[in-house]
Amino acid sequence: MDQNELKQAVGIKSVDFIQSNSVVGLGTGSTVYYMIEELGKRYQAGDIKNIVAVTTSSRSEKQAKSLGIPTKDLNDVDHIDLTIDGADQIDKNYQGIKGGGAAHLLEKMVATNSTKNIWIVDQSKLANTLGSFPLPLEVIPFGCEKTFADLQKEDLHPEFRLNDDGKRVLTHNKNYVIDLKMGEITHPHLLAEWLDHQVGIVAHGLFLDIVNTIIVGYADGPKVIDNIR
Ligand SMILES: O=C(CO)[C@H](O)[C@H](O)COP(=O)(O)O
Repeated sequence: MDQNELKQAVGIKSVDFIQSNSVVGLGTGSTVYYMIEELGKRYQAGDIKNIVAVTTSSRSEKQAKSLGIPTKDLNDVDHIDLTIDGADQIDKNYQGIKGGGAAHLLEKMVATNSTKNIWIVDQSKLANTLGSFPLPLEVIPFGCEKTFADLQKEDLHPEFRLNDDGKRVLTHNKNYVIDLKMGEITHPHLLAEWLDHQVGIVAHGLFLDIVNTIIVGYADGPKVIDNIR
């Protein structure tokens, strides 16, 4: 099985957790793509009825709408029952890094407004400690060189994320992404607290104490790790 097949298997499996008559948060990324496709199939077949989706990117919104899945803005629902999203790295304590697709601000807002969160990943995303995957930040363009310099002073090895044309990546909210290539993150809570207090940083990709269930793709099939918190 190649990596895409593992992603597809966990994406399909995760739809078993979506119940009729619920509000579902839809994450972003190549693994989530397979989950939305499967949800679309089961919704169209009538196996899952009366759901509303809250999406975390225009990509996921477009895909959900193309499959006939009704969507609402986060402002227009009073809660989300379950959000299913991908992740870039998950450590042994089930803390995660997200934002490889630059959608972590919306993903964090949707995740923190959800009763339950499921992450779907292939086995390559599991690690003992976070940090070998660069940590994404969403920063506002105003004063971003100052923000960048502060990150350098802290020895966090920041790099602006660039598109193929060499221009800075823009998020949904027209902010920039800075990736921290700092290596091992030994104290994720301390780092998250420091980042939370930097004025120009709108969101960082540390998703701590958020996930309830993880579905991991292995060659012999998806494994569900439940009741994490
Ligand atoms: O956080 C994310 C986007 O901001 C994605 O969930 C994460 O990058 C995983 O993506 P993929 O499933 O394509 O590997």
